[in-house]
Amino acid sequence: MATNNKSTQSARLSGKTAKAEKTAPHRHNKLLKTNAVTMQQADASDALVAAMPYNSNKKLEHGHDNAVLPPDGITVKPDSAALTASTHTEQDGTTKTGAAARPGSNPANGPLDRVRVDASEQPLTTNQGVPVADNQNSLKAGLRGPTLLEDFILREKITHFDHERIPERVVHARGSAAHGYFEAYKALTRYTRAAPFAEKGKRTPVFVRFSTVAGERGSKDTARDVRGFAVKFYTDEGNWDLVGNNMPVFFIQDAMKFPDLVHAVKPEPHHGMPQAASAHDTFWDFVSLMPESTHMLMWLMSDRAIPRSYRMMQGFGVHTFRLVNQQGEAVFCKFHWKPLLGTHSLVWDEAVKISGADPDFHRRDLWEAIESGEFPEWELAVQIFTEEQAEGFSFDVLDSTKLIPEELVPLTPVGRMVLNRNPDNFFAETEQVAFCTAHIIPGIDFSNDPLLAGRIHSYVDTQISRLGGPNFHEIPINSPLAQVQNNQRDGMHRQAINRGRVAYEPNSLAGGCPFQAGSAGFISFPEAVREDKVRGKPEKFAEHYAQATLFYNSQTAIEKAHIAAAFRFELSKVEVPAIRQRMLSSLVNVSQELAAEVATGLGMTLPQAMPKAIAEPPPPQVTESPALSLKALPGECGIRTRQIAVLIDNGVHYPSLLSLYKALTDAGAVMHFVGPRVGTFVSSSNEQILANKSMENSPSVLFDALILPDGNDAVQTLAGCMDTTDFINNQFRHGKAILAVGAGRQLLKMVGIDADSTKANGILLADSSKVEEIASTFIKAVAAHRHPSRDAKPATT
Ligand code: HEM
Repeated sequence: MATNNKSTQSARLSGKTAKAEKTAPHRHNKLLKTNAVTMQQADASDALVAAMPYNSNKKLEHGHDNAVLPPDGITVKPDSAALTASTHTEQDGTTKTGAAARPGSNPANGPLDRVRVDASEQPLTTNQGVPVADNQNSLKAGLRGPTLLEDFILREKITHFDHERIPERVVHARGSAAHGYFEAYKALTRYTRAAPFAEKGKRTPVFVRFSTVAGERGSKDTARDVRGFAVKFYTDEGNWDLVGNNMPVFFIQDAMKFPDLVHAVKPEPHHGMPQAASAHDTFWDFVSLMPESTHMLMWLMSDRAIPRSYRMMQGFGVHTFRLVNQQGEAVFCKFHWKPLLGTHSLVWDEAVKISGADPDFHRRDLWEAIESGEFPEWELAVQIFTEEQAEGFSFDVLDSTKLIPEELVPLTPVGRMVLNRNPDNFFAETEQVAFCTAHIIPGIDFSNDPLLAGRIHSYVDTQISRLGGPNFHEIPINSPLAQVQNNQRDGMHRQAINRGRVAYEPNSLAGGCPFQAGSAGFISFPEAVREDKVRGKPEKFAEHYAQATLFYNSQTAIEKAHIAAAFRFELSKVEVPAIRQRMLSSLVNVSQELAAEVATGLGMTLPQAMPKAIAEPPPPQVTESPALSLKALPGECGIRTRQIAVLIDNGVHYPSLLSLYKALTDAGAVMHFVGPRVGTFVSSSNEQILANKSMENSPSVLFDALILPDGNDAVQTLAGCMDTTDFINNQFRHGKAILAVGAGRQLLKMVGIDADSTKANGILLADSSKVEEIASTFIKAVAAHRHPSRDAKPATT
């Protein structure tokens, strides 16, 4: 027995398990490229493999170059001093944090390169750096005896595990993020001294987190909700956070109401339901009693609240900010992000089904696009206006429930943002990043928006508890590239080892360092304040409906129908009739047409309009603004990154498939062969085709378009499969482009789709010999995103 024990032990110690496992470096592109046997390559030989989600060698065609900031591939080994200490203190007593803290480090590499760790070829150690001999077995008194308390290795491992979770964000808990850069189109020095706009072509590293608001960290991506759009600029003069949303207005006007709003929308406190949904009594009770939320409700009930992708939605700073130039002159400003891929949304039935098929739909979409080199891009535009102009508007620019129509103040493009690197570690970066509206830099300043004022306090306050103390600015993702040097000391989780005895100013013992920067530093815009101290709101804040009406009237017919359907769905989930009634009476003030449609959908009669807070509001300057429709931004990238499903089975016609595959991948689409199961299928001419997806693991809602290829045998087998019917029906119902080739037409017939009917927009038919001719028409049909004439009525939009 004893001999056996020893031999088992020595086998363990000399065997593979005693060594650190050699893990391949984190280089997904490499892996993807290896897997990516393209159709052309496979043509001559055997398997047709389309395992790769994107054609990674393709780049967007509108002029990206390869220069990435930060460049990938820079990895700090664990033995580097930089691994643990990203902050140190100079002889003069000043603290340096970030890249600047390390001699020889190159800030151009990006904010995180100083701490990116690659553990390949390194032995496993404890947190004290002690090499671990056996990572499989706890220490026992005999093989079948009790585990010993002495086992410091087991205890350290379990203790760390026990404390791995931190509180989730109180709102915006679920999110996904990426690194990239912002590049200025031109110097904006006339208006601002902000570092990112200092000169044409200047690049500033950014980290961007997209999120839903109401759901918990593990909730679905496709909930009907506002999306967060938070950008951290690591500028030469410190971090600037533009913490925005994908809608340009907000529910409330004053921070005083934020906790009420969030309590109302979150799961109801007695039973913890519903998750990630506004369709319940407490939310509609609150908003129906708060007419100021009506404009935002129009956005929330619109398709904006169910985006197709984070890469296909706008972002807005929401509040009015100030730009301040070197001379101290200020203008007001609103920030807009416009996606190059266009603004596109899901339809509700699709969003609901996706949440079951892939709750990570948006996270996966963003990750895969960046991994494959399809870097999402947005243009930053500003609306610049003066205080005098603002006084003439029919609304107050300090009211976050109002937007400034582009007809009143046009958008000026000032730069572009490209996201070109996924985080290395979700927790370290995406979870620990701490955005804050208080993070502004010289050249940017606040306005007196009372909602913004509350936010300036709230973010840092919540992060002190979420991230465990006042030193979370030292967490690598949060630490600026600019030097940090001040006399702040100590506190929970302090990383900096401050040297010297001076931690105060003025001092003589450290030569008076660090000095305040004077006019080179941040100076608040010296706005004159002469009013009484009051709790209240300015007159124009009392008008709640004009812009809700403006939004509704600016939508296309189909968008209006979707808004009505969303109100109908949400209010149908409300159990207290008085709440429905109250909300309807508020909608009457927005649009009689909308209110009537919703009332009919709920089986109610139209109530009287809710009394308005202001009897004779100033007439709005703009009554229709086409830019408020999703259709206003079709995008410039055609079908790049669009996911196209091809249903296959044994006997599929190979040459026509190959031809389509080439045409569509050349246009940038991502092709997926979807079978009744995954694995290899054989074409009618004996080529092998690998289905990397099945109808079971990837239902049709995950794709933008569908091809039903030719091949009698394949079609016959597919026709016998119930999943095929669901697959095609959902594609049809959701208005997506469908191309049926040769015998593939029978599948359309089988599910009762008449390709010649007027409802058949975006449904194309072709013979196998003609697929090359139809390819460009199909590309246009996919680029149209959706063919809404197929929208079913009334309950299924
Ligand atoms: C008084 C009003 C508001 C308050 C008090 C407030 C408060 C908060 C808090 C406490 C968080 C969690 C922060 C964290 O744990 O790191 C948060 C996240 C966030 N808020 Fe607000 N918020 C307000 C309004 C808004 C508005 C108007 C917007 C959009 C313009 C917005 C956008 C965001 C975003 C994007 C995040 C997520 C940031 C991230 O990705 O980490 N919030 N908010």
